Amino acid sequence: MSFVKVDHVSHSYFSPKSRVEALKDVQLEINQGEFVSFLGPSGCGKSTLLSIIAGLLKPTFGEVRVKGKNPMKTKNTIGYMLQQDYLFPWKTIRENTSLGASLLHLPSQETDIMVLALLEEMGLSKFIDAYPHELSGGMRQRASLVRTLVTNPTLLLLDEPFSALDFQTKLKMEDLVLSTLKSYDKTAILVTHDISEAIAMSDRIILFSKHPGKIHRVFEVPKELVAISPFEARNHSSYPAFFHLIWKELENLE
Ligand SMILES: Nc1ncnc2c1ncn2[C@@H]1O[C@H](COP(=O)(O)OP(=O)(O)OP(=O)(O)O)[C@@H](O)[C@H]1O
Repeated sequence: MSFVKVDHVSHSYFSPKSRVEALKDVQLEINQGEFVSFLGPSGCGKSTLLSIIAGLLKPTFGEVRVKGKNPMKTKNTIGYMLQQDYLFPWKTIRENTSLGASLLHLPSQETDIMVLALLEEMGLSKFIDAYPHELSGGMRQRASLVRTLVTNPTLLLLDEPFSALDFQTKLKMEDLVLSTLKSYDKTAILVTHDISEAIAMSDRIILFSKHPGKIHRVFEVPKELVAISPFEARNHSSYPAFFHLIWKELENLE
């Protein structure tokens, strides 16, 4: 059984005067532990599909299953990582990173142990009693990843989480996030406009076209690129040709 199953999903937005066909007959299966990227021109329905998978939006047609269940009707915890970190400025890093777990009523002792371990892993243990404004953008993103992982999410949805970071921090975050997710065997979907990021992080890249939004092409990332870190992947000899292939395809869709 696939971990995420998107079965003939179509979605339209209606207004009194118009109808926007955001997604048309999307079919997709994602396996446990897989890292998949959604890539495509602006308005091709990537965010709409992410909201449907998260159970926040009911598709006009078709259905989605996450671990065999309708995401709107189950308590699958979905972890989000977004462009903004949404840390509360008046709470310390310890309080911020424990928050999701306490809202889900997870046992506080186990949460404390996991928060400490993950903050250590993210190089943030010295900042446990600091407030978000005392941290850099990359550090705040790492703290928000800890807050997400502490809830032990079934599935992680990453919606352009690195786009506000400077280039060097972004590359470091890609390495850290991917190695952390792989070590916890997490399944993740990344929405991005950045071809290099999609190649560096994913097992598979789903390229969408727009009007209506549908899957245009699926790229398996070459094995030799999947086996190494995102930073190393960008410097591998297979990288330029694969980048070029996707670039050409995307250029025709814009
Ligand atoms: N709430 C809404 N009401 C009406 N139309 C919407 C709504 N949300 C999205 N759309 C339309 O649906 C289409 C798909 O939008 P969506 O945001 O899913 O695309 P996207 O690929 O995530 O875009 P971007 O890369 O710019 O974030 C677009 O044409 C958009 O204008």
